[in-house]
Amino acid sequence: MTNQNVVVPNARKGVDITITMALSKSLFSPVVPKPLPAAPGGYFTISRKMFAKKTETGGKTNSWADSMRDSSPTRVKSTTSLSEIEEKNTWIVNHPSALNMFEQIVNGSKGKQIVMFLDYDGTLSPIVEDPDRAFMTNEMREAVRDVARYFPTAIVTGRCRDKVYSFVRLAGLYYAGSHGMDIKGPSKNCCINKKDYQGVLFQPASDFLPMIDEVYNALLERTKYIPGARVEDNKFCISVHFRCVEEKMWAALVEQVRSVLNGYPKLRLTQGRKVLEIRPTIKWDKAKLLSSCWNH
Ligand SMILES: O=P(O)(O)OC[C@H]1O[C@H](O[C@H]2O[C@H](CO)[C@@H](O)[C@H](O)[C@H]2O)[C@H](O)[C@@H](O)[C@@H]1O
Repeated sequence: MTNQNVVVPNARKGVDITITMALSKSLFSPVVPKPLPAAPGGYFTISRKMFAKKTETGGKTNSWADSMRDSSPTRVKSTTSLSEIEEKNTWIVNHPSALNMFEQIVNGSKGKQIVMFLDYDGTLSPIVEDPDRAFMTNEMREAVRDVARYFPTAIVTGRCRDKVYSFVRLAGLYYAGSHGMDIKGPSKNCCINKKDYQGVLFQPASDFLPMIDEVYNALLERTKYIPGARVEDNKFCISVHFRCVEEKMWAALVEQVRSVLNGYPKLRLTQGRKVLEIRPTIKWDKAKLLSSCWNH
C-alpha cells in the first residue's frame, strides 16, 4: 500500500486542497460514471494543508496559551533560528509540491479510483474573522463542481454539516461535518439512480448531542465577558474562536473553557487555527473517516 503526502503551495489563491487517490472499491463508487478496475495497491494522498497543531487536554492553561501564541500567524518573528530553517527544509523535502510531480501522480493513479477530499475553511474559502461569513467564490464553486463531475468528491470539515452545505451549495457531493462525525451522501435529485441516495450515512456520536448542547450553553455563558470570544455550535463539536480576542486575554479564555470541560471527561479539547475545538472522545476523526472511506 502506498501512502504519500504531497503539498501543493498556491500563493496566488492561498488555498489548500487535499487530493486522495484511493482503491476503486470505495464508498463513493456509485457516482462514478465509469468505475476503474480494482488495483492491487492502496491509495496515496496529496495534501496541501498545513494542519494546525492539535493538542490534547491535560496541559496547564499557560501551555495552552503558549500553544495558541505559537500557532498564531500574526505573531511577527524577528529572527529565524538555524534549526527552524532546517525543520522547514526537511518538511518541504518530505512534502514535495504535487505540481512538480504531476507525471508520478498520474502514473500512481493508474488502475485506481481517484476520490477528492476537500477541507473547507482556508481551502475552499479564505480565512476571515467572522466564521459566518467564510463564503467561497463562485469561481471556486465552479471548480469544485467540475472536479465532482469526474471524481467522487467529499467536503470534510470541523463545521456543522448543514452550515458547510449552505456555503458550498452543491448537491452532488458528500459532506462530512463535525470532523467526520456527521456524513451525508449526495442528495436524491443528483443521483443517477434514486436507489443510490444514501441519506445520512454515519453519525457515530449521536449519544453526545445532549452533552454537547449543555456544554455549548455553559461556554456561551462563561465566555461572554471576554471581548471577541465566539462560540460556534458545530452539532457534534463546539468551536471557541479567539481570532478576535486580544492576546492578553487568551489565557483567561482557556481557563474558562477548561473549567467548563472539567465536568465532562468524555469531551476533549484540541486547537486549530485561532480556535479551540471541543469534541467527543470517540475514536473517530477526519483521518479515520478518510481511511474508512477507501477501505469501505
Ligand atoms: O477542520 P476545519 O474544516 O479546518 O475546521 C476548523 C474550523 O474552521 C472554521 O474556523 C476557521 O475559519 C474561520 C473562518 O475563516 C476563522 O474565523 C477561524 O479562525 C478558523 O479557525 C470554523 O468556523 C470552526 O468551527 C472550525 O473548527
